[in-house]
Amino acid sequence: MEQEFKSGFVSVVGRPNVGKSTLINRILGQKVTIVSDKAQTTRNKILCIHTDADSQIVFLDTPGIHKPKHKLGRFMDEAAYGSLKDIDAVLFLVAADEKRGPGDMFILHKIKDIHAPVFLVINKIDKLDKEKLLKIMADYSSLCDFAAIIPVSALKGENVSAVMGELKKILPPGPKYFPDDMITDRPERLLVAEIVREKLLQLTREEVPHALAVYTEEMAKRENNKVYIRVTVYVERDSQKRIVIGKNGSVLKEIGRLARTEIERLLGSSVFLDIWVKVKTDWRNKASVLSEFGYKDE
Ligand SMILES: Nc1nc2c(ncn2[C@@H]2O[C@H](COP(=O)(O)OP(=O)(O)OP(=O)(O)O)[C@@H](O)[C@H]2O)c(=O)[nH]1
Repeated sequence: MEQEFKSGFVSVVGRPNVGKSTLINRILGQKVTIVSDKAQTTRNKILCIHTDADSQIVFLDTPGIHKPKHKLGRFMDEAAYGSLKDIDAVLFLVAADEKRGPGDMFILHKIKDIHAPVFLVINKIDKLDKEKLLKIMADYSSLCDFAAIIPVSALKGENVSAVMGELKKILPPGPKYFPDDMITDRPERLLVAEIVREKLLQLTREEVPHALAVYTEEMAKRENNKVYIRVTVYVERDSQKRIVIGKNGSVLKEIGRLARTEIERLLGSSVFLDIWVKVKTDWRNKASVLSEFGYKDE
């Protein structure tokens, strides 16, 4: 009998510098640095999506779980705590070479009452010997009833598969929320479209009105760690299309070159950027539909 597909949302929490990004990159098996929203939001943000034959795990960053520095921070923090309610598991990361501090205790306090299983991931075990590690494990297990304690070295890739193994054990049966090859979420798609739009306006100057729409239609992981991105530029008239494409495609080529460089910096991986220009007089209608999903072009 075929195994039931499992899926779920996993929140990754921990003090700064414990190695969250390194672990996420290791799990994905490639370098995908997800855009960090500089403005602190109260909602969960997708760090990465890991899909294989029988499961899909969406790893989330939960802003504000760390110790608030001011009043507004406290408010944000409460909202973030609320957003932890719907998740399926928590990965609480600590660094083996750092003493347990108030920051860790603060997080522990926050996650204690969560109904989902909490896994303690002790990272950077390459930095210390086994005896010290056992002490850390004993210390933490006296504080909280963890579903499991998993020592790893995210940097070296040691035991990272155990994290996946533990998560798969507790994942509920569920749908594939995102397409197989999707590695990022909407905000990145929006940023990519914005970058293309910006270069386009820069190079065509006043010749093409601002009434154009740019959508990221596809963003997918391909061989050689390349990210394939297909963007469509909708213009309203043939004459505008000709301007955007330029003589022998020269303008579009330059737009692509400039945008690609910037997108590669954004994603931290090399990118194949495919830009299509289409004339669509009713793109405004499409825009209103898409905006419901957050695919706004401004
Ligand atoms: N020795 C060792 N170093 C590690 C390991 N994992 C991460 N590091 C290092 O620790 C530092 C912080 O790692 P990040 O992955 O950026 O940490 P982070 O938790 O995402 O940090 P913030 O973005 O500040 O929250 C980097 O210099 C990593 O190379 C590990 O397993 N062993």
